[in-house]
Amino acid sequence: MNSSVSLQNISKIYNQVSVVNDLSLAIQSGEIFGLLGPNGAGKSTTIRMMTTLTKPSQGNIQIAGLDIDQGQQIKRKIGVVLQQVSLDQDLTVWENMEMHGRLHHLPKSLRQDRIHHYLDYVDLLQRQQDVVRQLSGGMMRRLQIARALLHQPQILFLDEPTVGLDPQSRRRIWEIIQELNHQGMTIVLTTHYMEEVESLCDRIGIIDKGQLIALGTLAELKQQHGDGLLVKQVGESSRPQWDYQFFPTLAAAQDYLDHQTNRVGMMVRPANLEDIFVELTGRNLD
Ligand SMILES: Nc1ncnc2c1ncn2[C@@H]1O[C@H](COP(=O)(O)OP(=O)(O)OP(=O)(O)O)[C@@H](O)[C@H]1O
Repeated sequence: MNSSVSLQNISKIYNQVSVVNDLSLAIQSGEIFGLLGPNGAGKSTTIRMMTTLTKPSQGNIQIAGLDIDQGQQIKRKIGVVLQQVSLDQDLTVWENMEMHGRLHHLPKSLRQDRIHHYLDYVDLLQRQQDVVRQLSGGMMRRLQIARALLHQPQILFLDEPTVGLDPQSRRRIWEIIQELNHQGMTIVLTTHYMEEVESLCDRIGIIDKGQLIALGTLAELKQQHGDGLLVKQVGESSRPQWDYQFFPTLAAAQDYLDHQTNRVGMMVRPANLEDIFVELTGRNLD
């Protein structure tokens, strides 16, 4: 498989602070890759560097076989959905699509066919004449996705695609991302929702304080840390705290528990990504 995105020793320094620190990563063509980390970890900065919006202070980036300084060619191959809604709120849904189509020099009839197709694809055809500020958050996010698809990019980058959305809108965005991926598009997304990466992503990079601290499939990450977890209550019952112990399998954790004479305040469950994150950083994702 070809590498769609390659970062080699990337750093970004703001005011003498390294917000992304020596990050190296290769994202393969056709995969859904998720960059998971808490607020402020450096996810948006990383995605902005991958999409030519922010220049790295150090390191090399290649996108679809192009060096990052070939900005114009890269922009034709990528679609970008940022966290902040970047639509013109005073224009209609259709007009926002038109503007993007013109920016990409799509001829009129092709542009109109594609606008129709992608608005239909994200269930917004009926809202084409609505002014954007009248749309719900989920609709705006779907419009951002439709707009990013208009020039038919190879790679779609989404920064926190479902942040602030209700569960139904979130599910619809996940379906769209999966469908696009089945059609062959490489997807790179950032999130701080572990369910999002668990449901969607083929591979996951965990980022904390600007550094990549884990990389692999969910199964690989679980294998490295253990699939089974023993949770033990420690401290006062009025102010409970929890101690977590990983085991290679759930059965091994259960076996350990079964052999304890005092099992009060202990339970066994499958480990999840959040547990792995806490194990790696000593903190929760939020
Ligand atoms: N333009 C900037 N100037 C100075 N500092 C910045 C700038 N952009 C980001 N930062 C800092 O870089 C760090 C990483 O921010 P970034 O937005 O990349 O994190 P994030 O993981 O995407 O978090 P969030 O999900 O909250 O956006 C933060 O401490 C932030 O304040």
